[in-house]
Amino acid sequence: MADFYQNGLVTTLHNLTQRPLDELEQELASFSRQRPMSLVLPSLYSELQAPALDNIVEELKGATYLNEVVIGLDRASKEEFEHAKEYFSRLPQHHRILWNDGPRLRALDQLLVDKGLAPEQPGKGRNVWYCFGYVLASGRGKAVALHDCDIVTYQREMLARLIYPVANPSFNYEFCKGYYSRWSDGKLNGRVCRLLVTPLIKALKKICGYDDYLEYLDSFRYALAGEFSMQADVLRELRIPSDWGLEIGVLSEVYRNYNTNRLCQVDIADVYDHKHQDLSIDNHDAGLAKMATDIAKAMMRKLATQGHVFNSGAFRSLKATYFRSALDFIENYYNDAKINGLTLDRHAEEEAVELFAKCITEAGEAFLANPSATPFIPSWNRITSAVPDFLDRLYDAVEADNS
Ligand SMILES: O=C(O)[C@H](O)COP(=O)(O)O
Repeated sequence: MADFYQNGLVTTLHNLTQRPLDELEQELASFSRQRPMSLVLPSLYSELQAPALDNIVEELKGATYLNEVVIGLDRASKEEFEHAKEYFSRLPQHHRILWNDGPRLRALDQLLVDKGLAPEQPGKGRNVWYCFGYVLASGRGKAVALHDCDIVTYQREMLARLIYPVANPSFNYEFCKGYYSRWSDGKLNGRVCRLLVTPLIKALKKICGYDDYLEYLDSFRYALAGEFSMQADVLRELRIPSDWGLEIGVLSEVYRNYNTNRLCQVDIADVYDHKHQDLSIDNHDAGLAKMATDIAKAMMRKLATQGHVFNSGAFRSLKATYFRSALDFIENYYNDAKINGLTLDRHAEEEAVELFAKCITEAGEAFLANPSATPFIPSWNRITSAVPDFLDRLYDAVEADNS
């Protein structure tokens, strides 16, 4: 059973009573008149082959309160896009697929490339960004949720709980982050969140002293959750990082744009599991090593904009402080796993911490070499200022592809 502790700068909405789904969905259906809802699903074509997405689509068939489902499809050929249209046709809601590699959307991307405004890297950030553009263009959703397509434990209650805080017209939240405990098959998961993000925030607090932004980040129970929801207007101002700093970057952006009493987090699931990536110990440009480096860079860049000064000495002590803190956390996680009858491989955990410590050093070196480098894709407000009819053109291109 969940506690009701409010432990940070943002409100936490717990799951105290395991309220029946049909009750929640009835409420959502009544909210939808004032706050029509859109769901964004960033997907790789390869995910259509996996059972996780098949289950997600089956579950979503029951989420009839949704006004729109927007699927961002990456790495798909023409035949694969045609297959995707058939695959998603079982959704009863109005839905559209963004064929990101198709000629129409590529031509639009080229227009932005020519103006120096296009996302610089392929990947989830770029995919999500174009989907957000489409949501703004279609105007079908006032409340928008987003979740990953590799969740193997998906139940549509997750979506209902995730979108509720921004769909309820009597709440005043602009943005809501999902949280859950990540464990499966008898073991604790969530290696980057547990072993990099939490101890790194603690270490940064020691190095930087009191900082409101670090307090804010520390308030989130699962800062790396790919599940969040927001008012559609938030999408206009949001700058999305195109690298693995996406989740932390979005948290930083809403912190910059809103007072913390307009932000919240919600318990969306008792159990959560997804596709796991390798640590990638030997190649730091891939897997969790790349994720860890991008996240550390995202935090450093944000703190620099808050006036904190980093030099190589500061990074050396950050690494040492992080390392000590992360080792202490392994002990905590081990005990937590034990009392819950789960296992925790201490060797694998320490190996991850050693790798993440190296990633912090590499992130620091990259930051010092180019402090002003930023992976942010421009906001949609900037795009529409540079190309006023861009959203209309995006809308028309997606309609033509889906017709
Ligand atoms: O959330 C995380 O920490 C990363 O996505 C890695 O998750 P995993 O350890 O469950 O694979």
